[in-house]
Amino acid sequence: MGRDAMRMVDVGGHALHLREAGDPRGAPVVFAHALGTDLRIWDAVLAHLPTGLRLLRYDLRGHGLSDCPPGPYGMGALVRDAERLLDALNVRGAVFVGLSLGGMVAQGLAIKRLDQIRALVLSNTATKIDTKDIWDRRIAEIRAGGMAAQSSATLERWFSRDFRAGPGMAIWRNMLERQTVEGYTGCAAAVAGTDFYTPTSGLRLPVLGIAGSEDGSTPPDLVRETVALIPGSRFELIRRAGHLPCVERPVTYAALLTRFLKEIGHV
Ligand SMILES: O=C(O)CC1=CCC(=O)O1
Repeated sequence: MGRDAMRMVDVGGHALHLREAGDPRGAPVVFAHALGTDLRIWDAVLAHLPTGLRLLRYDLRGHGLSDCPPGPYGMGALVRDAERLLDALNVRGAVFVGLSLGGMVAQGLAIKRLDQIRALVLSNTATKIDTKDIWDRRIAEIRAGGMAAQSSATLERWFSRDFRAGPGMAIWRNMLERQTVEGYTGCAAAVAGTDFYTPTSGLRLPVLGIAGSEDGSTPPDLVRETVALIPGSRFELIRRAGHLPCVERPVTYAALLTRFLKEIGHV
């Protein structure tokens, strides 16, 4: 992976935390994480990608080390953040890898700015995730009880039973519980208000879908149906993994991503 530089990038009144690795002149690959996580979910995947790529991962607003403007947010604001970030970095023709909420941002960006994006990886995501009622209840519980009120239930959706029994869990619980209530609920409101079914059905670009066999948030069939909306897309299932296969199965995840990058001539 080589160098790995970090910096804050202003996207119009607030700043996003960016880490840039690989070859600065290489073909760009951008990574956007899930709700309640941060850019660390990609670390182990990046270590297994080929050299020669420009690897950009960032914390979404209200997450990780990025600023947290007052919520709630709309999906349009999260897509605008990504758009301004890529403009600030002079990125064109990127492969955008988005997981869950990050996959919704990926769809929104491809709908709006095809000059910035040449292909998508839609990982553990959908055009619509859960109902507004489910999100309203989750948001209310977290506002009342803090991040810990939902963390055990969330970790069950994120990880397979075997992985949850292993030694790494404290790190991921810590990542989730340290997100701010404002940032998490702000982005949760964006997910609650999003249904990209119609615009995503109109997308025409190379797409790889990735699902985890034990995903409790976006089950394999939902991801399969989502990517099937886009002609020519391919779907891959990672076994013995939950909602964050990039954390549970980084070598497999990197291999699928590398194969896709080679197929489309990005590497
Ligand atoms: O918390 C979950 O259930 C998983 C999730 C939904 C949207 C997202 O980004 O993560």
